[in-house]
Amino acid sequence: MEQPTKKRRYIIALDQGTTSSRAVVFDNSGKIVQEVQKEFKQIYPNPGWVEHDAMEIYASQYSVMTEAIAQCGIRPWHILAIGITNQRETTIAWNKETGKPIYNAIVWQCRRTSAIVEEVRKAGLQDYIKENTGLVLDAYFSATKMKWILDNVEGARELAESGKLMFGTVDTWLMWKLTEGKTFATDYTNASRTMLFNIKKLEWDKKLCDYFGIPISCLPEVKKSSDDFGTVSIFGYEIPIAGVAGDQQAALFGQACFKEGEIKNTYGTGCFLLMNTGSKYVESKNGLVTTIAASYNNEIQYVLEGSVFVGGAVVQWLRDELHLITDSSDTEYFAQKVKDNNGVYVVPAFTGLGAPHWDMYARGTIFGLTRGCNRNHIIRACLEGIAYQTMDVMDAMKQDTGLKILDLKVDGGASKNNFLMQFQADVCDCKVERAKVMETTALGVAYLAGLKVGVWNSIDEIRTIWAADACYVPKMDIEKKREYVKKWHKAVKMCQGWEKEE
Ligand SMILES: Nc1ncnc2c1ncn2[C@@H]1O[C@H](COP(=O)(O)OP(=O)(O)O)[C@@H](O)[C@H]1O
Ligand SMILES: O=P(O)(O)OC[C@H](O)CO
Repeated sequence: MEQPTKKRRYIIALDQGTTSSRAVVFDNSGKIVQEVQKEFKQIYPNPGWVEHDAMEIYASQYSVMTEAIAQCGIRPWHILAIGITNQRETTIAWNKETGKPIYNAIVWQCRRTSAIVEEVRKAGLQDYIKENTGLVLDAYFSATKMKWILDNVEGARELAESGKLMFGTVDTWLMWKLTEGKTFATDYTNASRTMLFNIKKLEWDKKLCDYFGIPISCLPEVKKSSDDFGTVSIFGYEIPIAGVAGDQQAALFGQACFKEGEIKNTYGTGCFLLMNTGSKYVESKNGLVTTIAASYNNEIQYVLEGSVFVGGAVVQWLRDELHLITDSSDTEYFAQKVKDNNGVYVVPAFTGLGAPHWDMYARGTIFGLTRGCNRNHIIRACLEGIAYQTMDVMDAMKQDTGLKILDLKVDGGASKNNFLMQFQADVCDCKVERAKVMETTALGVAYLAGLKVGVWNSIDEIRTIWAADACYVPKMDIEKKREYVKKWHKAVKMCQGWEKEE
């Protein structure tokens, strides 16, 4: 077998996102040499419910992985490691003996567990959860989804009690399948999104696991993000999984935000603003969550995060449900055909509002329609809605940290939209820099895997690879901005509590 030389060293990143599975092959300069992507089915069984078929997640991820390797013509032994990054919080339960999921994956956006959340609130656990998991009590995180499965899926509790049930986030499920049942593990970043992991003690929280009725034996081993997660047999070769991280923390790493105060926003299905706070555990007083950053050594770094549930998804809605556009990128053209939003505001709270409002009962709303409004105003207001939501979480972050934010690194599908990025710079009053490699999530986990197997030797080496592709500076008149923001806040206030029973 030819040995990989210094020149021929590759990492494959498996990026399992909310709407698609992707495999990206990177060379040792961080350049993409191959990328394959496959969309998969979104299942909406009831209003506010979102599911995925766990087998389809695996099958689509496996096929893009093998296609990417086959298409780029690289010898499998030149791929030194696999990195796995994933949509976080989404919960899968499977039978250890049959290897089959006992229910569809319950997706992070799913609101079915709102009633369980109310019970937890009544039980007075809200503060305990905040202090120990860093999270806000919400249906977003995995714990209430696991409880729902135990309470509603026939035979689930019996399986759990007999030690035959396995619970995992998507990384754990993929690793278990890819290693043919040898690895049952996760990493700190994913564990910290379950609402069951104590992020100060770095262990599953017994009190919370007991409360939700989840035996700790059903939960995976938790490791660093750059670690040894077993091997996968690909075309007859064993390739190690050496990096695992939730997609948002992976993107923070891919954006080279290694130092305290460095910050990025990813515009995918949702928008996720993350600030590295170093070894400092910052407890938010303004509706953000504290979570763990991707770890490449034994040092734990914390992150302050603002999660916005609907970002690029509002653009998909314009395309797939309203049929106002045929392609996501059309939004940039139509938004600029009008001089302003003509008083139209869209709050895309399709699955409630995440940070900093945390309202499970808010729903999407269009405000300010008049006879002169046309589709371009609605399209523009949707894009503006994405930017305003990010502005709100950024304001919360400024208040929590006391830091001025002058520079925001951005990535993700919707960051390609120049109108959106300029509007973001305007309402946040900061410089917005789009990364050259927009697959920052995949790149981040490739770095984590590559650091483990020696493709890269230090984060300083990685930092030199980062480059910007575009930069946007604020240019909106301050008075105008004030006026717009005031209206936006009025709209947010008015869409709240819509689904709450009187
Ligand atoms: N040019 C564009 N303008 C606005 N939104 C876009 C554009 N291109 C893609 N998007 C949106 O970006 C999202 C896809 O981004 P991606 O990073 O692949 O998301 P995910 O990882 O959540 O699946 C989709 O919601 C899509 O509507
Ligand atoms: O799959 P994405 O990129 O929409 O990210 C989803 C987040 O991880 C949810 O917390």
